[in-house]
Amino acid sequence: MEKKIGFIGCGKMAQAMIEGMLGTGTASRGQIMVSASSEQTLEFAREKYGVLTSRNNKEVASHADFLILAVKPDLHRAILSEIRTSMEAGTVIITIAAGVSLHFIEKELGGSAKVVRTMPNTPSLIGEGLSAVCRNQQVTDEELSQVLALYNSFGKTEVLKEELMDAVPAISGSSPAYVYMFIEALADGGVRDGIPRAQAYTMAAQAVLGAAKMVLETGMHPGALKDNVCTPGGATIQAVAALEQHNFRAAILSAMESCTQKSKDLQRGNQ
Ligand SMILES: NC(=O)C1=CN([C@@H]2O[C@H](COP(=O)(O)OP(=O)(O)OC[C@H]3O[C@@H](n4cnc5c(N)ncnc54)[C@H](OP(=O)(O)O)[C@@H]3O)[C@@H](O)[C@H]2O)C=CC1
Ligand SMILES: O=C(O)[C@@H]1CCC=N1
Repeated sequence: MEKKIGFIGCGKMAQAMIEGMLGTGTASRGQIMVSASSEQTLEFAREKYGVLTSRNNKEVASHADFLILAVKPDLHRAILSEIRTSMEAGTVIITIAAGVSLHFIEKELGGSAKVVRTMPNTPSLIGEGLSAVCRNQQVTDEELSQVLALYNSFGKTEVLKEELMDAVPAISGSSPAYVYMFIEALADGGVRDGIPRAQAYTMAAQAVLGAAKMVLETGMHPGALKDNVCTPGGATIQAVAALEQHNFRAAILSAMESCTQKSKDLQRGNQ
């Protein structure tokens, strides 16, 4: 892709995306310019990725054909006001923030702005991300395809209706955090039973990876895959019964409800 890509903000999520784009050769170092609030982050970006850097958000905005806002939701209003006169008319503005709507960005920039709302996740760092994407009416099919190509360089993409975007952190944007908690808990259980710590992490993580791949690659229902592990009268069904007793599924559903509610609350701060 020949287009220039700008990142305003170069924190954990932006770095994961940049690493994915460069790693797959979808973008080259010279195409990417980033800004951040500290010189320390910019120095890190230059040293680690060799990308162009600037302390000036306006310079990044004027550089970019695709401008990715990779800052916290509550900074969007100030940054959009800062850069609005520095962008070319055809620049596609992309947000990765929870709770920042297409309408909010249009309102801040004017109705003709081309806006894409996305919600990626940190496994993008190793090319295994999942990003949900929606666009406003000003974004052409070709521009959407280009955004999807960029995002596909660090994982998979799902195009959703905007009204579903507040539900995305709970299922894929934030969920790596609870999967890591699950892996940590599995490893702790292994250690309790005497398995060395390092091996316990490998075993737990590979079991989660393998189970996820089974869902994606066999197309079988997760319940049927679970049933296949449960030998009648065996050990697994005992674990399943204990998890049900401790409301395992209900705990996950409740966590997701809180996550979605918080995304909606963030949205209320950006209207
Ligand atoms: N982390 C995640 O798993 C995911 C995060 N997101 C979204 O990504 C966004 C960023 O999150 P995350 O990367 O975790 O956060 P970080 O805190 O890691 O990164 C935020 C970045 O914004 C920079 N920044 C702060 N103020 C300014 C400013 N005025 N101008 C330019 N840059 C500025 C910071 O600079 P400095 O480094 O110098 O402090 C930092 O590089 C959020 O909106 C979040 O909702 C979306 C999906 C997943
Ligand atoms: O915690 C957050 O708000 C962001 C959104 C998804 C992951 N991190």
